[in-house]
Amino acid sequence: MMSANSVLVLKVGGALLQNEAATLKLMSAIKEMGATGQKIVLVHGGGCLVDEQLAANDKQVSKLDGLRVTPSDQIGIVVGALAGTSNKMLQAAATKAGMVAVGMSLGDGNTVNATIKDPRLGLVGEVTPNDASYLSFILDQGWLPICSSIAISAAGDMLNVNADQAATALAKLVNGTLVLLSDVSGVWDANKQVIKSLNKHEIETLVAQGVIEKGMKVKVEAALEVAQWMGKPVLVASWQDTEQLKTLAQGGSVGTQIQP
Ligand SMILES: Nc1ncnc2c1ncn2[C@@H]1O[C@H](COP(=O)(O)OP(=O)(O)O)[C@@H](O)[C@H]1O
Ligand SMILES: CC(=O)N[C@@H](CCC(=O)OP(=O)(O)O)C(=O)O
Repeated sequence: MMSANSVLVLKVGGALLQNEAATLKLMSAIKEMGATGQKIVLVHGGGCLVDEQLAANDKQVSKLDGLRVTPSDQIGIVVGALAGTSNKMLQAAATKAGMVAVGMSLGDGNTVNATIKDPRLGLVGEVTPNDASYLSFILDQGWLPICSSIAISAAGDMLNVNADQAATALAKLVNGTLVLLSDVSGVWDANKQVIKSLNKHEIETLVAQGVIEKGMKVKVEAALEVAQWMGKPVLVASWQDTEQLKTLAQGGSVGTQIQP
């Protein structure tokens, strides 16, 4: 499914960061893909690290429809966990795997436009693609951009963006192929069997039935939006599954295909 010269936008969920072996495996798969000339943008979450840091600071965790409510007294902790610890852990793993990595955030280089999504969510951002110059520069050097989902609004607010939605904006920006890697092998049906392919109607039905919920609902809806925008499928697969990574590295299709 990967078209020639298309940039691969690979998003990994935060649970990866709690698994050193899986992180190293992912980095070697990325290195293998890069060696064939494939340009890759790595986007990451870190929701579990944010949870840990909020708890350590006696802050309450609250989510609305899969998105973290982020009051102003929590944004510093969120930024530290995502743009700091998570981003640098991945940069360190990429460096260890022998790649040149640039740790960045959505807020860098005019890459996206960011606004407050919904006042009920506090400092949560909605982002749209803006300027690909910075990413293109990094990719043209043969380096690996590793992007956290912290954005900055025109008014100068630091904003917490769901990382699947961050990956969506970057995939649109570079007209890339989007792959969302999570801790599950794909989207499950009611019997927890991975569904090979899903279209808009099937997604709406499964969401209405409560079979697709929480973080997966956000993910699948982000994937559908990009699939429709680009007229090509988006993959939801696992970073845990070495076979899936191998197939992916060879340009194959794995997990669940979200159809336009
Ligand atoms: N139908 C479904 N198929 C797969 N996972 C689902 C489904 N519904 C809810 N989930 C949950 O969504 C989680 C993945 O979303 P999330 O935790 O946000 O991932 P990530 O941090 O990788 O972005 C899975 O671990 C699972 O618990
Ligand atoms: C607004 C919002 O929900 N932001 C997310 C950003 C991190 C994220 O999305 O991490 P995963 O990919 O690991 O889930 C959060 O604070 O958890």
